[in-house]
Amino acid sequence: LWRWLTNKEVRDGPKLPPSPYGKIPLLGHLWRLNATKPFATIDAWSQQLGDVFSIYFGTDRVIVLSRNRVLKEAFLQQAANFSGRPDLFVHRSCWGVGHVISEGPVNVETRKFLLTVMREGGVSSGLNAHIQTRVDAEVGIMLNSIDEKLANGECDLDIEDTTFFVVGNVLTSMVLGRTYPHNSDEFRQNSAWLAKTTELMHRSSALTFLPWLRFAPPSGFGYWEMKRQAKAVNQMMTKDIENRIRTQEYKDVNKIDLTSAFLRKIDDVTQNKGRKQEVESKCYTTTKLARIMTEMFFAGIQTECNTFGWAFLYLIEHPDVQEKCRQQIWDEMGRDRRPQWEDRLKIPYLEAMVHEVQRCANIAPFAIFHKTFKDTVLDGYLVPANSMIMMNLWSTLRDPEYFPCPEEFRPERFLDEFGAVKERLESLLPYGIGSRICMGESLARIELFVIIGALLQRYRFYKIPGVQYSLEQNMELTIHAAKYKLRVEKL
Ligand code: HEM
Repeated sequence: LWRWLTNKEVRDGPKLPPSPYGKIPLLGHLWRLNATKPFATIDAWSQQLGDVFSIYFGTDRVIVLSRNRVLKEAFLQQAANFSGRPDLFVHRSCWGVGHVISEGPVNVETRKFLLTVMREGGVSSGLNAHIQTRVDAEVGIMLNSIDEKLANGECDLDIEDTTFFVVGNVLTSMVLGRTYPHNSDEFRQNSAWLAKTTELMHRSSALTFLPWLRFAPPSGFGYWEMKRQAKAVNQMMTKDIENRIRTQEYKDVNKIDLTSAFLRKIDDVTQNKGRKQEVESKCYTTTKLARIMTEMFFAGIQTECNTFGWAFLYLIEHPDVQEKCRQQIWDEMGRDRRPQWEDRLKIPYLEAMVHEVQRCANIAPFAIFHKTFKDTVLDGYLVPANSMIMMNLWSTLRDPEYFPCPEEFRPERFLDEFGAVKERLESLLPYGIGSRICMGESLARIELFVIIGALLQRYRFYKIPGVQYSLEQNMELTIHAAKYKLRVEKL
């Protein structure tokens, strides 16, 4: 009682996290965000207000969480409470609720199922013969096509385009159980819809908080075009599903692709209706499957190709790092045996370099918004139920406590005194953390390692003389490097 009488904080309970100045009606703090570098504004606020603060995007309060300690407390220790997703208007109204914005028991069930299938398909278990073979085959095709270009006198390469075919085909094989010839029209069309969708999603991002802007002339920030695009993509996926149902080929249990496995699961759930819980009948529908198929392509391809773009930009900016990676590969593997994922202990410098690229490029600086289910206290502040939560990965991956001189590109920071990759990579969280962590993390890590390793083993990459390159980071849905080409020399 004495404490209650004398201590205002005990009397009033925990307070909401502090906010920066400049909140105005309708827009909240949105007008204060740097348009191309919102992460810089968020970083400045987190330095000023601490690791937990709140801002208003339109009329929505968003609680921003920064740095390792707070992210762990929220997303590991209070994982269940912080695992919701808010109702993201653009995503829901254009693409529908697939997996990414689902939450609660439906999300838990679908995630478990998808990860199991992906493990069987090899994605999440780290290493699996099936996926390794697929990646290896695609890398071989990529290298041959670069050799062919070089033989024809084409020595300047767009690395994102080049890696798109590998990443795209591995994902197509995992999701649909087939691959495309690298230069096929269908593949090119898919590349075009992905690029267009990325651009439209970026253009319409403010609509998440200000949905009425969709009526703004001339094009409603691209909203209506995106709705049309989403409908077309959905029809494409639905047609694929219908074809499979017509031919019944998905019933073959040897087909381990995600779509076939999901259709078999739908059959199971339908046959066992009555006995099965409500959750399962909500998870396993063809509508949901079509959305999940789209989400997988969208979440997987752009993020990885973007990372390849950054990796080679850093490598031509830091030829010494490129040389060191190559030398270690040559010393350990020779010039012909391509580095595989299981070789990473022998060539730790390559793995450290990939970590450093992901840390510096920081392509998903705010991850995907989360939501709390119930009131809680975090770092002494009240976080109410249904709060929108922003994971500030930007400041976390640049935290000088874990990454001294964070602006420097220095793969050595991840190596111990014996030259091995450090065991605990605290605060390196490019894929997020907790129960909604990226589902493609293992696949992405394997591909980044194997593809960059194969390219460095066979070629040297340079700046094209006279061309200006820039490491400037701008937000284009993810943080994307300005488009560039580099010069390639076969070794
Ligand atoms: C360099 C590559 C990648 C990066 C940096 C990346 C990063 C992320 C991040 C930060 C999240 C949000 C996590 C959260 O909200 O807590 C996420 C979610 C997700 N990612 Fe990735 N990702 C990459 C590649 C992939 C790939 C290859 C796939 C597909 C196989 C994929 C599928 C997903 C899915 C499905 C989610 C949503 C998970 C959920 O809501 O439960 N990602 N990713």
